[in-house]
Amino acid sequence: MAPHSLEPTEEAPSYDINLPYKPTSEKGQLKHAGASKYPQYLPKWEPVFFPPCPEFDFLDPALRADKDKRTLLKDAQIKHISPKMGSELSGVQLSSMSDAAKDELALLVSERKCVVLRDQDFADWGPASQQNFAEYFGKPNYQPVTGSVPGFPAFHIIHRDGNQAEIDKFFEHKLTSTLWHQDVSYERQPPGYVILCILQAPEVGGDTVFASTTEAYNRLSPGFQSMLEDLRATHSSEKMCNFARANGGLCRKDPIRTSHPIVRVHPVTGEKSLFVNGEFIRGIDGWKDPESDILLNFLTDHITKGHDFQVRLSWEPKSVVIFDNRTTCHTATVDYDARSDKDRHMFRLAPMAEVPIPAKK
Ligand SMILES: O=C(O)CCC(=O)C(=O)O
Ligand SMILES: [Fe+2]
Repeated sequence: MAPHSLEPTEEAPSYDINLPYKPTSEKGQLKHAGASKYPQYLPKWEPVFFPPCPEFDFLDPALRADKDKRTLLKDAQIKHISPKMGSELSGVQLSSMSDAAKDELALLVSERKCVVLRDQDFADWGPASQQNFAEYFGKPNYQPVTGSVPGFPAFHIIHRDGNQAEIDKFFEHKLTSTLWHQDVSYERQPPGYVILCILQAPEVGGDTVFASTTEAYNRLSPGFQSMLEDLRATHSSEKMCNFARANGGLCRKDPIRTSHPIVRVHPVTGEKSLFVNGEFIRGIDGWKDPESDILLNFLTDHITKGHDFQVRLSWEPKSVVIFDNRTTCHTATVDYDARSDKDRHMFRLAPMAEVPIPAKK
């Protein structure tokens, strides 16, 4: 079936207001840069161009794990945050995890969709060790438009730097900052286990919300599920790249367009999940735009309104969240006052995983 056509766009971004795509304050100086606790992680845009990622072999580390997670649970305790998804893991440091424990952590993330670890020293390891940890879970992804750490292009920097004017401008046109998405879904092998690490957080606010797209799929009736299992959608980075280029930012990787199944199967749990999001999907393959829009809007609405299969995580200092990008959608919330002297600053490492497995071959 023909993929959806793409029109060049300079329209307002379907873009996360947390994500700078170029230095945001005058003369490239970040307003709070002097006050940053982690200046090495302030976003930088190296003019490095990335070639397309070739297909690679991926074996999910959770497939090697002991099903009872005996290594991980020797010291750690698990507390569930909500019945359908989300757990807090305490009593362990990521820094002291053996490979067996990492495999079991991957299994826990596969089962619980997102896992929060508090009081971690991870933020202070330095980029090389952090990058090395992430590579255990998949192949590094180089994000085309967002700022990074020089020499470490796998770092995707999320930084709100005190520029409240930019947020005010955003809200001139928008009702909410929420933008539900899966990370980098336009790649042929999109990220699986995604790591978010907080560096500086506002006193209150700036939570991240996650929804289980497994449970969203489970709630649908069998006939509807079966209809979805025949469908694929085209995901694309073109809109994001065009927006960055049209507005003085860089796009360091040629735009990518990929067709993925709407229902994907998890390689470890075998669960089926909806793989749709509001940021990168251009349309359902072979469907006309109004047909595609109505179905995608319905599915997005269903996922985002299902508070009975969501969790909202708050960012205490020293928190790390690892989530499964294959079975969740997530959104930042920009509800805090950026004028306060506390930046919201975090990094994401999004190692890439398998080609999405369709529910029907
Ligand atoms: O800022 C957040 O809470 C999440 C950011 C995010 O989803 C992203 O950068 O992909
Ligand atoms: Fe994200």
